This record gives sequence, C-alpha cells and structure tokens, in this order.
Amino acid sequence: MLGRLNHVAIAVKDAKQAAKIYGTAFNAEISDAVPLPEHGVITVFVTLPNTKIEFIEPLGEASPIAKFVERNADGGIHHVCYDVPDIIAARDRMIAEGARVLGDGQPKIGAHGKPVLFFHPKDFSGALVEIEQA
Ligand SMILES: C[C@@H](C(=O)O)C(=O)SCCNC(=O)CCNC(=O)[C@H](O)C(C)(C)COP(=O)(O)OP(=O)(O)OC[C@H]1O[C@@H](n2cnc3c(N)ncnc32)[C@H](O)[C@@H]1OP(=O)(O)O
Ligand SMILES: [Co+2]
Repeated sequence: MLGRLNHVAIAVKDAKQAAKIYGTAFNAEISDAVPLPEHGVITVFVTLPNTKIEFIEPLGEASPIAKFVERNADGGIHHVCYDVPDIIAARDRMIAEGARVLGDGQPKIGAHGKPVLFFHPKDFSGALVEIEQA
C-alpha cells in the first residue's frame, strides 16, 4: 500500500525565496510559485530525480500552516507525502488502525492534480503525513 516518497515539505514565510538556494547551490530545477487557495498555501517545487521538495508558504487568513510558520520563524520540515494506489482504501485502513484523518476526511485535489489527504502528526511520531493517489 505504501508507495514512493512523493515529496517532503518545508514550511517558510517566503517559498520562492527559500527555494532559491536549491537553484544556485544544487543547480536544481525550481517551479514557479503556485497559489492553492483551497489548501491555504503557496507552493514552489524543487525537482530531484527520485522525489520533490515542496516549499509552502501561508496563504489567506485560515492557512493550516500559519501557526507552524509562526512557531518556526526560520522555516522547518512540515510534512512527508507518500504515494498510495487507492486513497480511499488507504484512508479507511489507516483510520481502522487508529490514525486521525484531518479536515472532513474527504480527499482534496493537491498540487499535482491528484487527490490528497492528511493524517495527524501525533499518530505518526510527530511527523504530519500526507498521502497522494499515485
Ligand atoms: C497542496 C498540498 C500538496 O502537497 O498537494 C499540501 O501539501 S498543503 C499543506 C498544508 N496543509 C495541511 O497541512 C493540512 C493538514 N494540516 C492541518 O490540518 C494542521 O496543520 C494541523 C496538523 C492539524 C496542525 O494545525 P495547527 O498547527 O493549527 O494546530 P496546533 O497548533 O493546535 O498543533 C497541534 C499539535 O500538532 C503539532 N504540529 C502542528 N503542525 C505540525 C507539523 N507540521 N508537524 C508536526 N507537528 C505539528 C503542534 O506542535 C502541536 O503540538 P503540541 O500539542 O505538542 O504543542
Ligand atoms: Co504536500
């Protein structure tokens, strides 16, 4: 059920600015900044051969990352995202095993145009988990 590492997210005040050093120091490919109002974030992706780094910055009043960025003023690792083949089957199995799904439990379309869900960090050793239907 657990597929590839889709991305690791780093939450910051300014996603474009934060990604810059990956372009200069690592010569990595960096995406444009894309606002995702439904998720309350602006994203910038850095592409690696085997995964991505997702820089996220708060967008709007109700951003779910606002408090995290306040607490981590210099930025910090925010979540890990795993591919799953069937997001509904994965969600139901994780809930049955005691993991708490966040929000209303219904998948939203994520940054890659595919359904995503989040699970509470307290149920995963302090690491917020996102799953994305591969
Ligand atoms: C577009 C998309 C994509 O890739 O496609 C994205 O990724 S969008 C990425 C942004 N979207 C999301 O993150 C959606 C899911 N996230 C959420 O619903 C929220 O961020 C929560 C995870 C519920 C946390 O919300 P908030 O910080 O407001 O709650 P809170 O301050 O009460 O925190 C409750 C406890 O969880 C801890 N906590 C909060 N955020 C955490 C994180 N990212 N990693 C680990 N622990 C975390 C706090 O320190 C606190 O611990 P103590 O109680 O010990 O002090
Ligand atoms: Co993400």
